[in-house]
Amino acid sequence: TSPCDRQAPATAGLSHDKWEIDPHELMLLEELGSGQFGVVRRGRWRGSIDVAVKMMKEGTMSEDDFIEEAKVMTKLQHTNLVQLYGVCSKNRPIFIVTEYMRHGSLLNYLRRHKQSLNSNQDLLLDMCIQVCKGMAYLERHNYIHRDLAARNCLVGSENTVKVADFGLARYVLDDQYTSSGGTKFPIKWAPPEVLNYTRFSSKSDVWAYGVLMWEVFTCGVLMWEVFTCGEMPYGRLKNSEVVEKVQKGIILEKPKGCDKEVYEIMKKCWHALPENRPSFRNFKEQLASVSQKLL
Ligand SMILES: CN(C)c1ccc2c(c1)CCN(c1cccc(-c3cc(Nc4ccc(C(=O)N5CCOCC5)cn4)c(=O)n(C)c3)c1CO)C2=O
Repeated sequence: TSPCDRQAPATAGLSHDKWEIDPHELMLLEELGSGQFGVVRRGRWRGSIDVAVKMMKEGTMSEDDFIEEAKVMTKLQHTNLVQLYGVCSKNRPIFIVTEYMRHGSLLNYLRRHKQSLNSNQDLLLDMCIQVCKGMAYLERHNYIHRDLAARNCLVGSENTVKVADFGLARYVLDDQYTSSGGTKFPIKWAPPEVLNYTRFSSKSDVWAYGVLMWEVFTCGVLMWEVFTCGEMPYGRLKNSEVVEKVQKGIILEKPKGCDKEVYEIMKKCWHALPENRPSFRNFKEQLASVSQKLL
C-alpha cells in the first residue's frame, strides 16, 4: 500500500488532529446558560477568538461516538451554521468549542425584541431565509439536524442568524429526550413519520423549519395586538393532544401578523407525506422571490 493509505499512528502526544484543541489555549469566561449536555461558557481561544465552550456533563452524551463525528462536523462550514472549531477530548469533562454568537438563541431574541421586530416583516423573513440557507447547506451534505427550532438557532451581530447544534441529538443519552414518548422530545416540531416511526430526514427538518417560521412570525403581530412573540406552537396543548392534531393533519393557524403569502409557503412544510414537502434548496428560491415582492 502507498504511504498515504497507512493510518497515521494515533499517538496522543503527537496527534495533529486539527479538530483537537489544546485546553491551555482556552480562557473560560462567564456562563452563557446550560443545555442538554450541561453548562456552556463564553471563552477566548488563542487570546483573541471569541468562542462558546460546552463542558460535557458526565453521563449526558455518548462521548466516543461524538468525538468520531466531530471530525465530520468541523468540515461543515457555512455563514449560516455555527462553526464547530474543535474539541478538547484528552481529558474529562470533554469541551466542545464553537463560534460565539453574542445575542444568544433566536427564540429569546424574538421575545426580547418583539416591539422592534413585530412591524418588521422584512427582517423576520430575512431571519427565516438565513436559517433556510444554513439548512440547504446541511441538506446538500446529507446532514440531518434532528432538532431544528428557534431555540436551537443563534443570533450574532447585525441580525445574523445561524443554525446551531445540528446532529447533536444523536449523542444525547437522556431517553426522555431521545424517545418520542419522552417528556423532552420536541413533539411540536415533529412530523407524522417521526412521531410514528422516528424516521428523521431532511424532509423532517423541513417540517420543523415550518414550525420555526411560525415561531418567528408569531413575532410579527401588529402594534395594537397583544404581543405573542416567539409563541409556543399549539399553545398550552399537551403533547398527546398535539400528536392527535398532527396525525389528523390539523396544522398551525396563520400567525396574526403574518403575510398571507408567507403563510402559504409555511404550509408547504407541513405536508403529511415527506416527499410532498419542498427541499430546502427550492424553498430558498421561493422565499427569495416572496421577499422581493415584500421589500
Ligand atoms: C442536542 N441538542 C439539540 C442541543 C444540545 C446542546 C445545546 C442545545 C441543543 C441548545 C442549547 N444549548 C446552549 C446552552 C447554553 C448556551 C448556548 C450558546 C449560547 C451562545 N451565546 C449566547 C450569548 C449571549 C447570551 C445571553 O446571556 N444573553 C442575555 C443578554 O442578552 C444577550 C443574550 C446567551 N448565549 C453561543 O454563542 N453559543 C455558541 C451557544 C447553547 C447553544 O449551543 C446547548 O448547549
